[in-house]
Amino acid sequence: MSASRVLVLNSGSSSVKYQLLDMTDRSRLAVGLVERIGEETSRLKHSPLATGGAARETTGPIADHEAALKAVAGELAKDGLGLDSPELAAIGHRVVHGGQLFTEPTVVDDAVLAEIERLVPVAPLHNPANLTGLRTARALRPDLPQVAVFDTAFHTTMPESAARYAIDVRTADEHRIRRYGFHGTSHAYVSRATAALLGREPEDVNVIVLHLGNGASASAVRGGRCVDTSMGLTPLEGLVMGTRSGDLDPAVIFHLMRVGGMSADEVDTLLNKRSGLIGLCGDNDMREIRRRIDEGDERARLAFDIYIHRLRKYIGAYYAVLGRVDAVAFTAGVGENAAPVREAAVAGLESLGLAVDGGLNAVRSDAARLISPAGSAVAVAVVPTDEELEIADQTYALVGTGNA
Ligand SMILES: Nc1ncnc2c1ncn2[C@@H]1O[C@H](COP(=O)(O)OP(=O)(O)O)[C@@H](O)[C@H]1O
Ligand SMILES: CC(=O)OP(=O)(O)O
Ligand SMILES: [Mg+2]
Repeated sequence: MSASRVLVLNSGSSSVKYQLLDMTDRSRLAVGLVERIGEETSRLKHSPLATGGAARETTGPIADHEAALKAVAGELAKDGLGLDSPELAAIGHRVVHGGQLFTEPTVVDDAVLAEIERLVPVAPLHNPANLTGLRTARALRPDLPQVAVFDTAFHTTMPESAARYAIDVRTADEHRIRRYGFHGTSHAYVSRATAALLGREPEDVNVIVLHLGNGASASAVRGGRCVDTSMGLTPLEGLVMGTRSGDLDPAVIFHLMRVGGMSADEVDTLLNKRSGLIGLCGDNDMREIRRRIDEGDERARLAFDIYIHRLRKYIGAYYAVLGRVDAVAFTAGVGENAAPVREAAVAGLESLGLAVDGGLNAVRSDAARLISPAGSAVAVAVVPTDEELEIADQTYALVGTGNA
């Protein structure tokens, strides 16, 4: 019998999402989430889908990502799905920054770990967590292939005209400053799933993908290849996010340092953790912001309007980049759930062929679905992302046959 299971770890700055999949039929055996790592009130939620048992939830301090992963291993073991299982073929890891070197899923060795470590300064919220996940998993199962699937990989097809900043070329090259883009696993999965929803091949369609989670990014995908995306050297550029500013005049940073007396680290923290929706109105959760708007809260309203204004600018920009747009796809926590965001994002854009049907937009569903009126020139769709399934597929494609 060949090993056919893949464990996927999606380590974020303060959370770990995980799935154990049986790749013979791509079914999920267990899924779960560890949240608020490093706080007193960490929470682990584990659903043992294979056994059909009830979901288990535990709360209490989980100090770091290493402790989180060990807790996950413990939960899996309770269901007879422990990391020691001979049926495990590989562990697939989301790694956010892969720089220019990693354009494909990669089996992790010491050299790969060193390169991911070198990229920590350009993904300070993410790569350290990814590294801890990799190191802990390697220590638990040193014999198993650990595969890194990079957020940046899908964006390496961007032309130089989109990937380069207009700064001195030698300085940029010396410091490897360029636009890398992130959430690539999601943009790849969702652009393909959108083509499937339209009953067409990915090569034949142009899609604008709007990945709106806590982090958020847009991409322009032409015939299955990324030609532009809103995040840059780091996941700070582009859209307004939960806690990140997205685009701003870079001179704001000099001003804060020279006139405001802030250090580089303080500005970094301000723009990454105290900006975006939370900086504008004190909440980063779109559910809470909508609730406050319904109660007449002006700060929440303005935060929402700024978020939407930026989003519309990117839709317009990528319309121009692509020339012909077949679909606009909304995905991730906000994109999949927040009907008012989708409605406001395309309101008044009928002349571009973009519209949302109020009835279809209000439907709640986990399925990929069209929300544009029948006969629209451009399809508007809600397409749930599945970064974990995509990582599992890429991981198994790389190592699966080697375990036969
Ligand atoms: N029912 C909902 N309505 C509106 N927004 C939602 C809903 N559910 C989740 N969200 C939004 O989705 C965000 C999380 O998205 P997610 O894609 O899980 O983010 P991440 O992967 O970056 O943690 C939340 O912060 C919240 O703003
Ligand atoms: C790259 C990035 O922003 O990821 P996340 O949305 O998981 O924070
Ligand atoms: Mg995410």
